[in-house]
Amino acid sequence: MRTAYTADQIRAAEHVLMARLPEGSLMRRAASGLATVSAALLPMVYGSRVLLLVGSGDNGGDALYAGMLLARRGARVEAILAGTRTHEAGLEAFRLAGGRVVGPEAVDRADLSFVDLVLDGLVGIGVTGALREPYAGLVRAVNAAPVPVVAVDVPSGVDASTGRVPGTAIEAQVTVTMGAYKAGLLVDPGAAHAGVVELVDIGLGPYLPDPDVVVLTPEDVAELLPRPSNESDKYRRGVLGVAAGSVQYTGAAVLTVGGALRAGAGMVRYAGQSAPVGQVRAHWPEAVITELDRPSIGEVGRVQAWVLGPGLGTDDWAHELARSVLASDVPVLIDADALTLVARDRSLLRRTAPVLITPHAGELARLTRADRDQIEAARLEHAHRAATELGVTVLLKGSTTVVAEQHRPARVNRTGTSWLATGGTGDVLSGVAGALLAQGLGCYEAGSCGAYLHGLAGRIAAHGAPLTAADVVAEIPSAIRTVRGEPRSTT
Ligand SMILES: NC(=O)C1=CN([C@@H]2O[C@H](COP(=O)(O)OP(=O)(O)OC[C@H]3O[C@@H](n4cnc5c(N)ncnc54)[C@H](OP(=O)(O)O)[C@@H]3O)[C@@H](O)[C@H]2O)[C@@H](O)CC1
Ligand SMILES: [K+]
Repeated sequence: MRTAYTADQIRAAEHVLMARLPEGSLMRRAASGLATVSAALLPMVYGSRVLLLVGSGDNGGDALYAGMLLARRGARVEAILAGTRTHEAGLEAFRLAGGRVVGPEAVDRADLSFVDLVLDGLVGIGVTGALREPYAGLVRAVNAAPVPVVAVDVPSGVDASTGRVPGTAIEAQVTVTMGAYKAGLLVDPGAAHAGVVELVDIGLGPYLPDPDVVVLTPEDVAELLPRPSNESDKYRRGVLGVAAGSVQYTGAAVLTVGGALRAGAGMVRYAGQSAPVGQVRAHWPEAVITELDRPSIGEVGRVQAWVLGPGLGTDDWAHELARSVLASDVPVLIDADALTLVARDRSLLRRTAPVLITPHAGELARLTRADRDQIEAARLEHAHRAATELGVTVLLKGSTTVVAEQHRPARVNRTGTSWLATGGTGDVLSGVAGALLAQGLGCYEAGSCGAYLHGLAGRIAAHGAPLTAADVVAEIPSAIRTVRGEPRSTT
């Protein structure tokens, strides 16, 4: 499990560790790791040109000490001192090693074309609000130039705790982060600025609290996924009810049922009107179908969980069917049109059994009356707030999917690919996560493992080219085999 922390959590841990060590030793450890990663990005350190952007805090100190180490190995290192003050000991060490201080004009396009690497040490976990001048101007110039950038600890301008980018921010190829991952490096928009994140161990581990954010590894997912035992039959493996699709949107029903079957539900009971029933029957003869003549699940039979909403419509029939599903005593995954219904009628959420909602930012905006852009800008915060306010588990879809539940670290999923941004893939995700709920996983586990498998299936299906939602359904078993470390071709 990859764990990540807020700036305050990191500071508190650093404080304890620093008190036990000689002054400056943490920064030297940080700088040594930074110099090692930077050196590896250069074809040859000796004779290469490195430019440091140095701010007024310890982030600039890290950059100066790393610059010193690179200068000692023969690099030509120059520093722009952009802050109101500069880390004095770092600057002295840098100068003694042969480092040169240059003016801000060194980021002119012509000058940057001679630079092999930029180290961004303007600001780290100490940033507040949007990047101010002259930092912002330097960052714009560097971003516009075709020069690789290593961000020190955090790309300058990214909020380390939340991933917010309130103004300009460095676009790094690599971020060398000190002591522990920062939450804002793992969730967009911050994650998109960080590039590859390399962690430098400075001995902070024993002093860190419970994490703010967690990213599951394949091993974590493999351990959490249910595996049928010798005694399993279709009922014991978990029966999922699917209330999805309508006359207008028959495909949503097909894709949701497909996602659920491929993700290992013992049985899928599909309940809907005649048009989607015909389509589900044609695509998935495995599904057990109830054609509804009224909006009630009374005749459907026992299930262990429900998926409610994809393509369901938002008319009175859909509303009544949603009421009927939510009146059951099993976990319900609420997606798509059912989220619109719940936004209109919050009383639908009054139930004691667990609820997992799977909105994208626009759907969450309708549900919580927040602004969509604000949600996109602060995904962790809004997912957590919605989970607390609504008393549900929230899976907020997006390039970095966030699964939030009260009193638990947010789980961020990064397996997805932008090729997944196509119609119907959300229906597949609902089916996958619903199948995991039916197999006994809690909402938090089903949401995070479902997002992981769905993202990975998307990646396998895309393989660098466009995909359809049906392709994602087909690759779910490959994704499961991949996390289990089994070859894709065996069963
Ligand atoms: N502690 C340790 O042991 C270790 C710490 N480590 C390193 O230290 C870093 C934290 O250092 P830090 O606390 O000095 O803060 P830091 O990020 O350099 O910036 C603070 C300064 O930035 C400025 N500023 C703020 N907002 C701004 C804005 N919007 N726009 C423009 N400027 C803005 C503001 O400056 P001012 O405006 O006051 O001149 C403020 O004083 C951490 O990220 C890691 O790299 C590692 O070496 C490991 C050991
Ligand atoms: K930085």
